Amino acid sequence: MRILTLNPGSSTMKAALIDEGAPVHAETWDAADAVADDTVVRQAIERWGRPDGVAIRFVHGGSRGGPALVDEELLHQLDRLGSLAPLHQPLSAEVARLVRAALPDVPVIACFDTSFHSGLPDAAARYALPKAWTAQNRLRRYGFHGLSCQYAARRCAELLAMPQVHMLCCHIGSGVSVTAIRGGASVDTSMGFTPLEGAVMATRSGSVDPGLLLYVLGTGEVDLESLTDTLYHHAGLAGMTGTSGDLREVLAARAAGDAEAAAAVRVYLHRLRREIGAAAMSLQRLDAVVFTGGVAEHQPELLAELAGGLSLLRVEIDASRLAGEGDRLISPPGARVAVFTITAREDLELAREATALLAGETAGQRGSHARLRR
Ligand SMILES: Nc1ncnc2c1ncn2[C@@H]1O[C@H](COP(=O)(O)OP(=O)(O)O)[C@@H](O)[C@H]1O
Ligand SMILES: CC(=O)OP(=O)(O)O
Ligand SMILES: [Mg+2]
Repeated sequence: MRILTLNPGSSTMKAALIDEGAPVHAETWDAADAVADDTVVRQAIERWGRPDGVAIRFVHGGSRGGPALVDEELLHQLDRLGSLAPLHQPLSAEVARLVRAALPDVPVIACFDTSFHSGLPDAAARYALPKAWTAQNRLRRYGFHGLSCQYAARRCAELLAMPQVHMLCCHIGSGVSVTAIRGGASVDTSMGFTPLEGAVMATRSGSVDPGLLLYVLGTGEVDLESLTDTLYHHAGLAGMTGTSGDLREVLAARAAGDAEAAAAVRVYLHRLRREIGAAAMSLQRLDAVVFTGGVAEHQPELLAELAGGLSLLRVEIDASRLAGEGDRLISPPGARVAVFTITAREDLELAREATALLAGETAGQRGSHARLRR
């Protein structure tokens, strides 16, 4: 089965063609360019041919525990979650509509970041808010980067040849999250109701004392719209440094002696270590730490800096192992905690979920036809 996968991230749009589980083509665009028109969809179809299905990453799926076939009704429901993930959800919905228009006979499957976390233990999923607010179980922690975590957990178990790994998945891209995973199940994660909670990100603030936000709103100098815009687009590394928030730019500024950039990296790493420490508390032991996502894959020297402050968890990195390509162990020989860098393969998870759903649909259709014939 040939599955075209589309992954609208906050800074990139990644497309890939996966044939029977094997990657055939892949390309990454700048997210901003991809929003403007149907370039990605058109080019992917023209160059790679008609797929049997198209799998699209939606970061927010609400309570859905798995993928779903896209129709207008589903898109309306997913549109309603748009304000909970403004950097991602509207783009995914737009891409889904473009695909449906370009390939009306091809099934489109929505795969959700939140599904991986849908079994979060109650204590990790709930906010301490009044019962009246939380009674419907909508105002809670959902968690994101689920497709990336799902792949990292699978790959880590494979690399360690160990089925019940207790691990942390640190996804460090434009969005940043830390997830505690026990035997393949998410047991705590740093992002919550929205992908704004937790660590400092490229343009997102991460967690801020809600009291500070109430205070700022109370001054009347900032309204809801501009506060939203600031927290999603103009905070994080971008806000602290005046750069785009791309770590390449921030690290270059630091190397050139920029004190603000140096301070911003200190905050970024400090807050990430805090999330790592917090997530570790949901595990009974720490077998492995996986670093994944654009920054983890391409900025290995930053991982060494990060791990320099993780000795309490016995997380160590062997600097001589940082150079190199592909999924690899980067902890020293004999280390108590296995540390890996693993390439984020949301494309493979998207294709896997879509193939399973389509195979189930086909089997289901055969079943219902057989029942009708009887
Ligand atoms: N080739 C590269 N070299 C260095 N850094 C990179 C490279 N590609 C990506 N990055 C880093 O990864 C970040 C984007 O991560 P990624 O996971 O691809 O983004 P998204 O959140 O859009 O999925 C960029 O901010 C940049 O710092
Ligand atoms: C959820 C999220 O922040 O995703 P990304 O890192 O791909 O922008
Ligand atoms: Mg991403």
